[in-house]
Amino acid sequence: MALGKRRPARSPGEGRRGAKPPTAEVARQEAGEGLDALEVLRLSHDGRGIARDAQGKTIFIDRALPGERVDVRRHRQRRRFDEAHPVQVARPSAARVVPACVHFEVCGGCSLQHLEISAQREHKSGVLVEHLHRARLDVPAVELLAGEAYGYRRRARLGVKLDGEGRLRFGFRRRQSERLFDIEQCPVLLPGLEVLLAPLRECLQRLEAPRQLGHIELIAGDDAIALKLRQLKPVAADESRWRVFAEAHDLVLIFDRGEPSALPTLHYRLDVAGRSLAMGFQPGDFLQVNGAVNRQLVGAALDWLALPAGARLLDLFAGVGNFGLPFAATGVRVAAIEGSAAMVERVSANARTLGLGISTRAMDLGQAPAVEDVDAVLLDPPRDGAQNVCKALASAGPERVLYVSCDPATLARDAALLVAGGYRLVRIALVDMFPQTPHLESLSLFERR
Ligand SMILES: C[S@@+](CC[C@H](N)C(=O)[O-])C[C@H]1O[C@@H](n2cnc3c(N)ncnc32)[C@H](O)[C@@H]1O
Repeated sequence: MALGKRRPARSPGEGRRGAKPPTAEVARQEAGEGLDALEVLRLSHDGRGIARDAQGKTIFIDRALPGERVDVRRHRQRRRFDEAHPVQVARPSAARVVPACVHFEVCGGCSLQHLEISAQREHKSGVLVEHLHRARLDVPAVELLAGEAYGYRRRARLGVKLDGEGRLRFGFRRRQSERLFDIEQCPVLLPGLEVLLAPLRECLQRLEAPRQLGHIELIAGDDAIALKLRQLKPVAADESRWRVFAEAHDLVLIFDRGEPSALPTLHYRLDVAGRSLAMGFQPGDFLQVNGAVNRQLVGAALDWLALPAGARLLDLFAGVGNFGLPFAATGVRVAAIEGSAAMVERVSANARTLGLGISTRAMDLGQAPAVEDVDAVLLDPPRDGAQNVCKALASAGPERVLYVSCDPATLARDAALLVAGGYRLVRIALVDMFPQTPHLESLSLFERR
Protein backbone atom coordinates (compact mmCIF):
# COMPACT_ATOMS: atom_id res chain seq x y z
CA MET A 1 0.00 0.00 0.00
CA ALA A 2 1.78 3.15 -1.16
CA LEU A 3 1.18 6.27 0.86
CA GLY A 4 1.47 9.93 -0.07
CA LYS A 5 4.89 11.33 0.53
CA ARG A 6 5.37 13.62 3.42
CA ARG A 7 8.10 16.17 3.11
CA PRO A 8 10.95 15.83 5.54
CA ALA A 9 11.25 18.73 8.03
CA ARG A 10 12.43 21.77 6.08
CA SER A 11 15.99 22.82 6.60
CA PRO A 12 16.61 26.57 6.89
CA GLY A 13 16.46 28.17 3.45
CA GLU A 14 14.85 25.15 1.76
CA GLY A 15 11.78 26.01 -0.29
CA ARG A 16 12.57 29.71 -0.35
CA ARG A 17 13.55 31.72 -3.38
CA GLY A 18 17.22 31.22 -4.18
CA ALA A 19 17.35 27.77 -2.54
CA LYS A 20 20.31 25.65 -3.56
CA PRO A 21 19.79 23.02 -6.31
CA PRO A 22 19.14 19.43 -5.07
CA THR A 23 22.13 17.94 -3.31
CA ALA A 24 23.43 14.37 -3.79
CA GLU A 25 21.51 13.41 -0.61
CA VAL A 26 18.18 14.69 -2.01
CA ALA A 27 18.79 12.88 -5.30
CA ARG A 28 19.55 9.66 -3.40
CA GLN A 29 16.33 9.96 -1.35
CA GLU A 30 14.26 10.63 -4.44
CA ALA A 31 15.64 7.48 -6.03
CA GLY A 32 14.06 5.56 -3.11
CA GLU A 33 17.28 5.06 -1.19
CA GLY A 34 17.56 5.78 2.49
CA LEU A 35 14.41 3.85 3.41
CA ASP A 36 14.26 1.51 6.42
CA ALA A 37 12.01 -1.55 6.45
CA LEU A 38 10.62 -1.76 10.00
CA GLU A 39 8.19 -3.89 12.01
CA VAL A 40 5.81 -1.78 14.07
CA LEU A 41 5.68 -3.10 17.62
CA ARG A 42 3.00 -0.96 19.26
CA LEU A 43 1.24 2.40 19.30
CA SER A 44 2.57 5.31 21.34
CA HIS A 45 0.15 7.20 23.58
CA ASP A 46 -0.07 9.91 20.92
CA GLY A 47 -1.03 7.35 18.26
CA ARG A 48 2.26 6.84 16.36
CA GLY A 49 3.71 3.44 15.52
CA ILE A 50 6.79 2.47 17.54
CA ALA A 51 9.56 0.37 15.97
CA ARG A 52 13.25 -0.31 16.58
CA ASP A 53 15.92 -0.11 13.91
CA ALA A 54 18.82 -2.56 13.49
CA GLN A 55 20.83 -0.62 16.10
CA GLY A 56 17.95 -0.84 18.61
CA LYS A 57 17.09 2.86 18.33
CA THR A 58 13.41 3.73 18.85
CA ILE A 59 11.61 5.12 15.81
CA PHE A 60 8.22 6.85 16.06
CA ILE A 61 6.37 6.43 12.78
CA ASP A 62 3.39 8.59 11.77
CA ARG A 63 0.32 6.73 10.53
CA ALA A 64 1.73 3.23 11.18
CA LEU A 65 -0.01 0.48 13.13
CA PRO A 66 1.13 -2.41 15.33
CA GLY A 67 1.93 -5.57 13.37
CA GLU A 68 2.62 -3.65 10.16
CA ARG A 69 5.77 -3.86 8.10
CA VAL A 70 6.52 -0.41 6.74
CA ASP A 71 9.19 1.22 4.58
CA VAL A 72 9.90 4.52 6.28
CA ARG A 73 11.90 7.63 5.75
CA ARG A 74 13.29 9.40 8.79
CA HIS A 75 12.46 13.09 8.86
CA ARG A 76 13.91 13.98 12.25
CA GLN A 77 16.84 12.46 14.08
CA ARG A 78 17.30 12.91 17.78
CA ARG A 79 19.72 11.48 20.31
CA ARG A 80 17.38 8.89 21.87
CA PHE A 81 14.83 8.36 19.10
CA ASP A 82 14.08 9.24 15.48
CA GLU A 83 10.83 10.26 13.84
CA ALA A 84 9.77 8.84 10.50
CA HIS A 85 6.88 8.59 8.06
CA PRO A 86 5.90 5.59 5.95
CA VAL A 87 6.55 5.70 2.23
CA GLN A 88 4.93 2.30 1.77
CA VAL A 89 3.06 -0.13 4.01
CA ALA A 90 4.39 -3.48 2.83
CA ARG A 91 2.19 -5.51 5.19
CA PRO A 92 -0.89 -3.61 6.45
CA SER A 93 -2.63 -4.36 9.75
CA ALA A 94 -6.11 -5.94 9.63
CA ALA A 95 -7.22 -2.96 11.74
CA ARG A 96 -6.15 -0.42 9.08
CA VAL A 97 -9.01 1.47 7.43
CA VAL A 98 -9.20 4.20 4.83
CA PRO A 99 -9.39 7.55 6.66
CA ALA A 100 -12.68 9.36 6.07
CA CYS A 101 -11.02 12.74 5.72
CA VAL A 102 -9.06 13.90 2.66
CA HIS A 103 -6.84 16.00 4.96
CA PHE A 104 -5.76 13.09 7.17
CA GLU A 105 -2.12 13.20 6.13
CA VAL A 106 -1.64 16.90 6.73
CA CYS A 107 -4.10 17.85 9.47
CA GLY A 108 -2.84 18.15 13.03
CA GLY A 109 -6.27 17.15 14.34
CA CYS A 110 -7.18 13.46 14.02
CA SER A 111 -4.15 11.19 13.95
CA LEU A 112 -5.99 7.86 14.44
CA GLN A 113 -8.34 7.88 11.44
CA HIS A 114 -6.42 5.02 9.81
CA LEU A 115 -7.27 2.73 12.76
CA GLU A 116 -10.63 1.00 12.94
CA ILE A 117 -12.82 2.57 15.66
CA SER A 118 -13.05 -0.44 18.02
CA ALA A 119 -9.26 -0.82 17.85
CA GLN A 120 -8.93 2.90 18.67
CA ARG A 121 -11.02 2.32 21.78
CA GLU A 122 -9.04 -0.77 22.75
CA HIS A 123 -5.84 1.26 22.39
CA LYS A 124 -7.22 4.09 24.56
CA SER A 125 -8.38 1.62 27.24
CA GLY A 126 -4.87 0.18 27.19
CA VAL A 127 -3.33 3.64 27.63
CA LEU A 128 -5.65 4.37 30.56
CA VAL A 129 -4.83 1.06 32.29
CA GLU A 130 -1.10 1.46 31.61
CA HIS A 131 -1.02 4.86 33.35
CA LEU A 132 -2.91 3.49 36.36
CA HIS A 133 -0.72 0.37 36.57
CA ARG A 134 2.39 2.54 36.47
CA ALA A 135 1.01 4.27 39.56
CA ARG A 136 0.69 0.75 41.10
CA LEU A 137 -3.11 0.79 41.21
CA ASP A 138 -5.49 -2.14 40.89
CA VAL A 139 -7.78 -1.49 37.95
CA PRO A 140 -11.22 -3.11 37.49
CA ALA A 141 -12.46 -4.08 33.99
CA VAL A 142 -12.71 -0.93 31.89
CA GLU A 143 -16.26 -0.10 30.71
CA LEU A 144 -16.95 1.97 27.61
CA LEU A 145 -19.07 5.06 26.99
CA ALA A 146 -19.01 5.90 23.30
CA GLY A 147 -21.05 7.34 20.45
CA GLU A 148 -20.62 7.90 16.71
CA ALA A 149 -17.14 7.63 15.21
CA TYR A 150 -17.62 10.80 13.11
CA GLY A 151 -19.89 13.85 13.03
CA TYR A 152 -19.70 14.59 16.75
CA ARG A 153 -17.75 17.82 17.39
CA ARG A 154 -19.97 20.73 18.32
CA ARG A 155 -17.24 23.35 18.49
CA ALA A 156 -14.33 24.23 16.19
CA ARG A 157 -11.87 27.08 15.88
CA LEU A 158 -10.57 27.70 12.35
CA GLY A 159 -7.63 29.91 11.49
CA VAL A 160 -7.68 32.63 8.81
CA LYS A 161 -4.41 33.95 7.33
CA LEU A 162 -3.03 35.46 4.19
CA ASP A 163 0.15 33.68 3.10
CA GLY A 164 3.32 35.31 1.72
CA GLU A 165 1.74 35.57 -1.75
CA GLY A 166 -1.46 37.11 -0.37
CA ARG A 167 -3.49 33.90 -0.82
CA LEU A 168 -6.16 33.23 1.77
CA ARG A 169 -5.64 30.22 4.04
CA PHE A 170 -8.66 29.02 5.99
CA GLY A 171 -8.44 25.87 8.07
CA PHE A 172 -6.58 24.05 10.82
CA ARG A 173 -2.88 23.79 11.58
CA ARG A 174 -0.74 21.25 9.80
CA ARG A 175 0.73 18.40 11.84
CA GLN A 176 3.60 19.60 14.02
CA SER A 177 3.47 23.05 12.49
CA GLU A 178 2.01 26.49 13.03
CA ARG A 179 1.08 26.76 9.35
CA LEU A 180 -2.55 26.50 8.23
CA PHE A 181 -3.76 24.27 5.44
CA ASP A 182 -6.93 24.94 3.44
CA ILE A 183 -9.81 22.89 4.71
CA GLU A 184 -12.46 21.39 2.44
CA GLN A 185 -14.09 19.00 4.85
CA CYS A 186 -13.93 17.95 8.50
CA PRO A 187 -15.96 14.79 9.03
CA VAL A 188 -15.58 14.84 12.81
CA LEU A 189 -17.63 18.05 12.94
CA LEU A 190 -21.39 17.88 13.45
CA PRO A 191 -22.85 17.83 9.91
CA GLY A 192 -24.57 21.18 10.62
CA LEU A 193 -21.13 22.75 11.16
CA GLU A 194 -19.31 20.92 8.37
CA VAL A 195 -21.69 22.22 5.69
CA LEU A 196 -20.71 25.76 6.63
CA LEU A 197 -17.05 25.34 5.63
CA ALA A 198 -17.45 25.96 1.88
CA PRO A 199 -19.79 28.98 2.22
CA LEU A 200 -17.51 30.43 4.90
CA ARG A 201 -14.55 30.20 2.51
CA GLU A 202 -16.57 31.96 -0.20
CA CYS A 203 -17.51 34.71 2.22
CA LEU A 204 -13.89 35.09 3.35
CA GLN A 205 -12.79 35.46 -0.26
CA ARG A 206 -15.14 38.41 -0.72
CA LEU A 207 -13.88 40.31 2.34
CA GLU A 208 -12.24 43.67 1.93
CA ALA A 209 -9.79 43.18 4.81
CA PRO A 210 -9.37 39.49 5.66
CA ARG A 211 -6.13 40.40 7.48
CA GLN A 212 -8.27 41.97 10.20
CA LEU A 213 -9.79 38.59 11.00
CA GLY A 214 -7.91 36.45 13.55
CA HIS A 215 -9.91 33.26 13.60
CA ILE A 216 -13.43 31.91 13.29
CA GLU A 217 -15.23 29.80 15.84
CA LEU A 218 -18.28 27.65 15.21
CA ILE A 219 -20.28 26.58 18.24
CA ALA A 220 -23.41 24.46 18.04
CA GLY A 221 -26.05 24.49 20.73
CA ASP A 222 -29.09 22.23 20.36
CA ASP A 223 -31.13 25.36 19.58
CA ALA A 224 -28.79 27.48 17.44
CA ILE A 225 -25.35 27.72 15.87
CA ALA A 226 -23.07 30.63 16.71
CA LEU A 227 -20.44 32.08 14.39
CA LYS A 228 -17.84 33.97 16.41
CA LEU A 229 -15.37 36.15 14.53
CA ARG A 230 -12.18 37.36 16.13
CA GLN A 231 -12.04 40.79 14.57
CA LEU A 232 -8.68 42.51 15.05
CA LYS A 233 -10.00 45.87 13.76
CA PRO A 234 -13.58 46.71 12.82
CA VAL A 235 -14.16 46.92 9.05
CA ALA A 236 -17.68 48.23 8.39
CA ALA A 237 -18.10 46.79 4.87
CA ASP A 238 -16.97 43.33 6.01
CA GLU A 239 -19.19 43.42 9.07
CA SER A 240 -22.23 43.97 6.89
CA ARG A 241 -21.13 41.07 4.63
CA TRP A 242 -21.01 38.85 7.72
CA ARG A 243 -24.46 40.02 8.79
CA VAL A 244 -25.88 38.99 5.42
CA PHE A 245 -24.02 35.66 5.66
CA ALA A 246 -25.29 34.95 9.17
CA GLU A 247 -28.86 35.71 8.19
CA ALA A 248 -28.66 33.48 5.10
CA HIS A 249 -27.35 30.55 7.17
CA ASP A 250 -29.46 31.21 10.26
CA LEU A 251 -26.45 31.77 12.53
CA VAL A 252 -26.05 33.79 15.70
CA LEU A 253 -23.29 36.24 14.79
CA ILE A 254 -20.76 37.42 17.36
CA PHE A 255 -17.98 39.92 16.68
CA ASP A 256 -15.25 39.29 19.23
CA ARG A 257 -13.20 42.49 19.41
CA GLY A 258 -11.10 41.33 22.34
CA GLU A 259 -13.10 43.32 24.89
CA PRO A 260 -15.99 42.29 27.14
CA SER A 261 -19.33 42.45 25.38
CA ALA A 262 -22.81 41.03 25.84
CA LEU A 263 -22.91 37.49 24.46
CA PRO A 264 -25.88 35.39 23.46
CA THR A 265 -26.78 32.28 25.45
CA LEU A 266 -27.10 28.97 23.60
CA HIS A 267 -28.50 25.77 25.09
CA TYR A 268 -27.87 22.03 25.06
CA ARG A 269 -30.33 19.55 26.48
CA LEU A 270 -29.93 16.81 29.08
CA ASP A 271 -32.75 14.39 29.87
CA VAL A 272 -32.88 13.71 33.60
CA ALA A 273 -35.59 12.33 35.86
CA GLY A 274 -38.30 12.72 33.22
CA ARG A 275 -37.31 16.34 32.47
CA SER A 276 -35.44 17.85 29.55
CA LEU A 277 -33.03 20.35 31.10
CA ALA A 278 -32.03 23.25 28.83
CA MET A 279 -28.46 24.04 29.89
CA GLY A 280 -27.52 27.61 29.01
CA PHE A 281 -23.93 28.40 28.02
CA GLN A 282 -22.16 31.28 26.32
CA PRO A 283 -19.59 30.99 23.53
CA GLY A 284 -16.61 31.58 25.88
CA ASP A 285 -17.70 28.91 28.39
CA PHE A 286 -16.31 25.40 28.68
CA LEU A 287 -18.46 23.00 26.68
CA GLN A 288 -18.04 19.21 26.51
CA VAL A 289 -17.27 18.90 22.81
CA ASN A 290 -19.24 15.73 22.08
CA GLY A 291 -22.90 16.25 22.99
CA ALA A 292 -24.02 12.62 22.57
CA VAL A 293 -21.16 11.22 24.67
CA ASN A 294 -21.66 13.98 27.25
CA ARG A 295 -25.28 12.80 27.69
CA GLN A 296 -23.96 9.29 28.38
CA LEU A 297 -21.31 10.65 30.74
CA VAL A 298 -23.84 12.62 32.79
CA GLY A 299 -26.17 9.57 32.82
CA ALA A 300 -23.33 7.35 34.08
CA ALA A 301 -22.40 9.87 36.80
CA LEU A 302 -26.01 9.82 38.05
CA ASP A 303 -26.15 5.99 37.89
CA TRP A 304 -22.78 5.27 39.45
CA LEU A 305 -23.27 7.60 42.42
CA ALA A 306 -27.02 6.79 42.68
CA LEU A 307 -27.45 9.46 45.35
CA PRO A 308 -30.88 9.58 47.03
CA ALA A 309 -32.86 12.83 47.21
CA GLY A 310 -31.52 14.96 50.05
CA ALA A 311 -27.93 13.58 49.79
CA ARG A 312 -25.17 16.21 49.57
CA LEU A 313 -22.85 16.43 46.56
CA LEU A 314 -19.85 18.70 46.08
CA ASP A 315 -19.44 19.39 42.34
CA LEU A 316 -15.88 20.65 41.70
CA PHE A 317 -14.78 22.29 38.42
CA ALA A 318 -18.50 22.67 37.78
CA GLY A 319 -18.45 24.61 34.47
CA VAL A 320 -21.99 25.74 33.67
CA GLY A 321 -23.44 22.99 35.90
CA ASN A 322 -23.17 20.08 33.44
CA PHE A 323 -23.19 17.56 36.32
CA GLY A 324 -24.43 19.61 39.28
CA LEU A 325 -27.75 20.65 37.71
CA PRO A 326 -28.76 17.10 36.67
CA PHE A 327 -28.02 15.89 40.23
CA ALA A 328 -30.06 18.80 41.62
CA ALA A 329 -32.92 17.73 39.31
CA THR A 330 -32.99 14.38 41.14
CA GLY A 331 -33.33 16.12 44.52
CA VAL A 332 -29.64 15.99 45.53
CA ARG A 333 -28.35 19.03 47.45
CA VAL A 334 -25.52 20.30 45.29
CA ALA A 335 -22.74 22.77 46.11
CA ALA A 336 -20.95 23.73 42.88
CA ILE A 337 -17.47 25.29 42.79
CA GLU A 338 -15.90 26.68 39.63
CA GLY A 339 -12.94 28.98 38.96
CA SER A 340 -14.52 31.19 36.31
CA ALA A 341 -16.85 33.79 37.80
CA ALA A 342 -18.71 34.00 34.48
CA MET A 343 -19.50 30.28 34.55
CA VAL A 344 -20.54 30.45 38.21
CA GLU A 345 -23.05 33.09 37.11
CA ARG A 346 -24.21 30.72 34.39
CA VAL A 347 -24.77 27.86 36.89
CA SER A 348 -26.88 30.18 39.03
CA ALA A 349 -28.82 31.51 36.03
CA ASN A 350 -29.44 27.95 34.79
CA ALA A 351 -30.60 26.87 38.25
CA ARG A 352 -33.02 29.82 38.44
CA THR A 353 -34.44 29.16 34.97
CA LEU A 354 -34.84 25.45 35.70
CA GLY A 355 -36.29 26.07 39.16
CA LEU A 356 -33.49 24.10 40.86
CA GLY A 357 -31.79 24.89 44.14
CA ILE A 358 -27.99 24.75 44.01
CA SER A 359 -25.35 26.65 45.93
CA THR A 360 -22.49 28.13 43.90
CA ARG A 361 -19.09 29.57 44.64
CA ALA A 362 -16.21 30.94 42.57
CA MET A 363 -12.92 29.60 43.84
CA ASP A 364 -9.48 28.65 42.55
CA LEU A 365 -9.31 24.90 43.06
CA GLY A 366 -5.52 24.99 42.95
CA GLN A 367 -6.25 25.08 46.69
CA ALA A 368 -8.57 22.51 48.22
CA PRO A 369 -12.01 23.56 49.46
CA ALA A 370 -13.52 22.21 52.70
CA VAL A 371 -14.88 18.73 51.98
CA GLU A 372 -16.68 17.89 55.24
CA ASP A 373 -20.41 17.23 55.45
CA VAL A 374 -20.87 15.84 51.95
CA ASP A 375 -21.90 12.35 50.85
CA ALA A 376 -19.92 12.41 47.61
CA VAL A 377 -17.55 14.58 45.60
CA LEU A 378 -17.61 14.79 41.82
CA LEU A 379 -14.56 16.42 40.24
CA ASP A 380 -13.92 17.21 36.60
CA PRO A 381 -10.64 19.14 36.44
CA PRO A 382 -8.76 20.37 33.37
CA ARG A 383 -5.72 18.43 32.09
CA ASP A 384 -3.54 19.47 35.06
CA GLY A 385 -5.71 17.35 37.33
CA ALA A 386 -6.50 18.21 40.93
CA GLN A 387 -3.55 17.29 43.11
CA ASN A 388 -4.35 19.51 46.12
CA VAL A 389 -8.03 18.61 46.00
CA CYS A 390 -7.13 14.89 46.02
CA LYS A 391 -4.70 15.38 48.93
CA ALA A 392 -7.55 16.97 50.90
CA LEU A 393 -9.96 14.19 49.90
CA ALA A 394 -7.38 11.58 50.90
CA SER A 395 -7.24 12.96 54.44
CA ALA A 396 -10.91 13.85 54.99
CA GLY A 397 -12.96 12.87 51.94
CA PRO A 398 -16.46 11.37 51.88
CA GLU A 399 -17.42 7.73 51.16
CA ARG A 400 -17.37 8.22 47.41
CA VAL A 401 -15.46 10.27 44.86
CA LEU A 402 -16.30 10.35 41.15
CA TYR A 403 -13.42 11.62 39.03
CA VAL A 404 -13.99 12.75 35.41
CA SER A 405 -10.59 13.10 33.75
CA CYS A 406 -9.31 14.24 30.37
CA ASP A 407 -5.70 13.26 31.07
CA PRO A 408 -4.80 9.73 32.16
CA ALA A 409 -1.37 10.79 33.47
CA THR A 410 -2.72 13.32 35.98
CA LEU A 411 -5.60 10.96 36.79
CA ALA A 412 -3.08 8.24 37.74
CA ARG A 413 -1.11 10.69 39.92
CA ASP A 414 -4.30 11.87 41.70
CA ALA A 415 -5.77 8.35 41.96
CA ALA A 416 -2.60 7.20 43.74
CA LEU A 417 -3.16 9.97 46.34
CA LEU A 418 -6.75 8.83 46.86
CA VAL A 419 -5.75 5.18 47.20
CA ALA A 420 -2.97 6.06 49.65
CA GLY A 421 -5.66 7.89 51.66
CA GLY A 422 -7.87 4.79 51.94
CA TYR A 423 -9.94 4.79 48.73
CA ARG A 424 -10.29 1.91 46.29
CA LEU A 425 -10.93 2.30 42.57
CA VAL A 426 -14.15 0.31 42.14
CA ARG A 427 -15.37 1.26 38.65
CA ILE A 428 -13.82 2.87 35.59
CA ALA A 429 -14.95 3.70 32.05
CA LEU A 430 -13.19 4.92 28.97
CA VAL A 431 -15.27 7.83 27.67
CA ASP A 432 -14.58 8.13 23.95
CA MET A 433 -15.32 11.85 23.75
CA PHE A 434 -12.86 12.50 20.89
CA PRO A 435 -12.97 9.61 18.34
CA GLN A 436 -10.25 9.65 15.64
CA THR A 437 -7.86 11.48 18.00
CA PRO A 438 -5.63 9.98 20.67
CA HIS A 439 -7.28 12.12 23.39
CA LEU A 440 -9.23 10.21 25.96
CA GLU A 441 -11.65 11.01 28.74
CA SER A 442 -12.44 8.67 31.62
CA LEU A 443 -14.80 8.25 34.54
CA SER A 444 -13.55 6.64 37.78
CA LEU A 445 -15.43 5.83 40.95
CA PHE A 446 -13.48 5.62 44.21
CA GLU A 447 -14.95 4.28 47.45
CA ARG A 448 -13.52 4.34 50.95
CA ARG A 449 -12.38 0.88 51.98
C1 LIG B 1 -13.04 19.95 32.10
S1 LIG B 1 -13.94 21.40 32.46
C2 LIG B 1 -15.36 20.70 33.21
C3 LIG B 1 -16.55 21.59 33.33
C4 LIG B 1 -17.88 20.90 33.69
N1 LIG B 1 -17.73 19.95 34.75
C5 LIG B 1 -18.48 20.25 32.46
O1 LIG B 1 -18.65 19.01 32.47
O2 LIG B 1 -18.84 20.95 31.51
C6 LIG B 1 -13.00 22.04 33.75
C7 LIG B 1 -13.57 23.28 34.42
O3 LIG B 1 -12.66 23.66 35.47
C8 LIG B 1 -12.56 25.06 35.51
N2 LIG B 1 -11.23 25.34 36.10
C9 LIG B 1 -10.02 25.28 35.50
N3 LIG B 1 -9.05 25.57 36.36
C10 LIG B 1 -9.65 25.82 37.56
C11 LIG B 1 -9.18 26.17 38.84
N4 LIG B 1 -7.88 26.33 39.10
N5 LIG B 1 -10.07 26.34 39.83
C12 LIG B 1 -11.39 26.18 39.61
N6 LIG B 1 -11.90 25.84 38.40
C13 LIG B 1 -11.05 25.67 37.38
C14 LIG B 1 -12.71 25.50 34.07
O4 LIG B 1 -13.19 26.84 34.03
C15 LIG B 1 -13.72 24.49 33.54
O5 LIG B 1 -15.04 24.97 33.67
